Amino acid sequence: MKKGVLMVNLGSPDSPNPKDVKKYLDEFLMDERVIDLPYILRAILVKGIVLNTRPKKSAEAYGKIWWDEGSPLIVLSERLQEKIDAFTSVPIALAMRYGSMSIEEGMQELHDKGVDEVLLIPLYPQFAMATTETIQVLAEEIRQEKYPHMSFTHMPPFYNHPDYIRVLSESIRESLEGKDYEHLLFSYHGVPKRHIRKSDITKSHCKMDGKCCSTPSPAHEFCYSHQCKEVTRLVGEYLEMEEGTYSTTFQSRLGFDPWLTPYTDRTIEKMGLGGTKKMAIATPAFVSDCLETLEEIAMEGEEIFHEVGGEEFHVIPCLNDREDWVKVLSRWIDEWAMSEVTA
Ligand SMILES: C=CC1=C(C)c2cc3[nH]c(cc4nc(cc5[nH]c(cc1n2)c(C)c5CCC(=O)O)C(CCC(=O)O)=C4C)c(C)c3C=C
Ligand SMILES: [Fe+2]
Ligand SMILES: [Fe+2]
Repeated sequence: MKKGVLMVNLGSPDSPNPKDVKKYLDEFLMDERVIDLPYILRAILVKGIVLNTRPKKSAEAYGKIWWDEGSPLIVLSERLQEKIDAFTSVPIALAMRYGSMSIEEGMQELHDKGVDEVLLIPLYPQFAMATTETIQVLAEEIRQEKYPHMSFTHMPPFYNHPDYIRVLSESIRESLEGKDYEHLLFSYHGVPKRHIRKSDITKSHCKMDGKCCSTPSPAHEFCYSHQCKEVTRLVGEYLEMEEGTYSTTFQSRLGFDPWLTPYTDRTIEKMGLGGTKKMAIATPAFVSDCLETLEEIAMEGEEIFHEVGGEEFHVIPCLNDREDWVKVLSRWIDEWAMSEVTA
C-alpha cells in the first residue's frame, strides 16, 4: 500500500468576471449540503433568483481582492501545499470542492503516483455539513465510482487540537504585538441554525439556547457552533485573555433563514457605537485568507467600524503558509504515514 494525502479547500471562481463567478456560485449553491432545500426549491432559489443578482455583486467583491497570481484562497492553498511538500516525502495533492482543481483531478494525481491509501484533509478546523461533510461525501462517491482500490482515512476536524490552538494563538499574539486594542473578535463563517440541528447525532441536544454548546455531549463531534466557540475559549485560555475582552461572532449570512448569532457586522457596529475605539479581529473558520476575510472583514468590517466612530481595526491574517502551521500539518501527515493501522 502506498500512502498519499489529498488536501481540500473550498475553491474560487476562475476569475473575478461575473460569468466565471456565476458558474462557480451555481456549483457551490446547488450543493444540497450548502443550500439544503429539496432540489426543485433549491433550483428555483439559486438558478431563478440568486444567480440573477448575486454574481455581479460577488464579482465586484472578488475584483477588489484578486491577486495577479489569481484567487488568494487558491494561491495561499498552493503555497501551503508546496511548503508541506518540502517537509514530507508523502505525495500531497491539492483540490477544491468547487470550481477548478477538482477532487477527482486530485485523486487521479495520487492514483498516477501509485497511491492507494489516502489521508483526506478538509482544510477547515471545524466540522460543518457545508464544508467537511460535503468534501467527504463527494470524495467517497468518486472513490467508489473511479478508484475502488483506494481507501480513505478521514482527518477529523482539528478545532481543539493543541497544536492548532498553539499556532493560531501564536499567530494572533504576533499579529497584535505592539498594537493597542480593547476587544478581540473571533469571527467565524456563519451557517443556518437548521444545519446545526440537522447534524445533531443525538437529535435532542441542540437547543440553540446559549447553553447546549458548553454542555458536554456526543453531539459536539458534529456541532459547528460548539467547535467555533471552543476555538475562542481555548485561544482565550492559551493567551490568558481577560474575560469580556474577547467574543465570538458569525459572518457572511445569506438569505432570510436564521443563521448563527451574534452577527459580526452588527457586533462591529454596536461596539463602535458603544465607544470602542480600537478593536482586533481574527477569522479562525478559514485557514487561508479569502474573499470572506480580505473583503468582508478587512474592507467592509473596517468601513463599518470607522463609520460609527471606531479608530483602529486590526485584522489578523489566517494561518495561510506560516512556518509553524506548515510544520504542524507536516507532522500530522508524517505521523499518519508512519502508523500501521488506518481506519
Ligand atoms: C469556513 C467555512 C464555510 C462555511 C461553513 C460556509 C457556508 C456557507 N457559505 C455560503 C455562501 C457563500 N459563501 C461564499 C464564500 C466563501 N465561503 C467560505 C467558507 C464557508 N462557507 C469561503 C472560504 C468563501 C470564500 C471563497 C473565495 O473564493 O475566497 C460565497 C461567495 C461569495 C459571496 O457571494 O458572498 C457564498 C455565496 C452558504 C449559503 C453557506 C451555508 C452553510
Ligand atoms: Fe461561504
Ligand atoms: Fe449547541
